[in-house]
Amino acid sequence: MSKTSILQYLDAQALVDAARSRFVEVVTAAQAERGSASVVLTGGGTGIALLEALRDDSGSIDWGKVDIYFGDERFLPSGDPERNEVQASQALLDHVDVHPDRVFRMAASDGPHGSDPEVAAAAYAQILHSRSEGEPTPAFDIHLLGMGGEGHINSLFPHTDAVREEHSFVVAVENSPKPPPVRITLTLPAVRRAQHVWLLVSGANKADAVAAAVGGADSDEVPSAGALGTEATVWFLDSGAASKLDAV
Ligand SMILES: O=C1O[C@H](COP(=O)(O)O)[C@@H](O)[C@H](O)[C@H]1O
Repeated sequence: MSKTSILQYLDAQALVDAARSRFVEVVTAAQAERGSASVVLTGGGTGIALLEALRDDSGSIDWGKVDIYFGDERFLPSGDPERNEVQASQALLDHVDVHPDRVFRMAASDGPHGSDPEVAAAAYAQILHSRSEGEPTPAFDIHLLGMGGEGHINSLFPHTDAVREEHSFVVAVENSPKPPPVRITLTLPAVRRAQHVWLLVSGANKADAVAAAVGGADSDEVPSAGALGTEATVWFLDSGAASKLDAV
């Protein structure tokens, strides 16, 4: 049975430090057990801050034996600084010994699949499937998630087809309320394939959505409420993000 934990920290830096230390534990344990680990990275302020912390100290992680996926991507030309993979590369991937064949980036809008995000989403779904021995996606060790003030995770926004998706594991989003409008995203069924789902949330502007999600909101209303790991779901919160939890 999956367990949900809510961890509260004084500030964003303490939250990131704690997540960094747990990330090292989970990834090194997976590598000791199976020889490799798989993680899904997120964009956003706190998610990228965690990658920067890992650049400074990633303990005994063997980065060459980590499969790296992305939870969502802004469908922009390659190299665009708004792309999550560009930010992740600058924060971490360019600085550690990842194996280039084990970093699975979502396509860019000027990439091999052309400017059609549906085609690029289908191509990413195919990559996930091809790495999964007959399953639709790997059983990721960790899926990292940031959360927007209205409760979005990955590029799954409230009251959209993408957040209601029950069958596809990767979809295109063409009208994101947060710019840029065109994106590719893993869906809730894909998030729920992960063993550990970690939501990294900082700031009082996100407190209402945190309280609603933790209180059991409908995922159509608050997408983060639908993010559950098969083993564990952990909310890493700073004091601002946790400030409305007493009302739950
Ligand atoms: O647009 C996005 O936003 C969310 C949350 O970002 P944050 O800066 O408010 O933490 C992020 O998780 C997602 O990957 C990204 O594409």
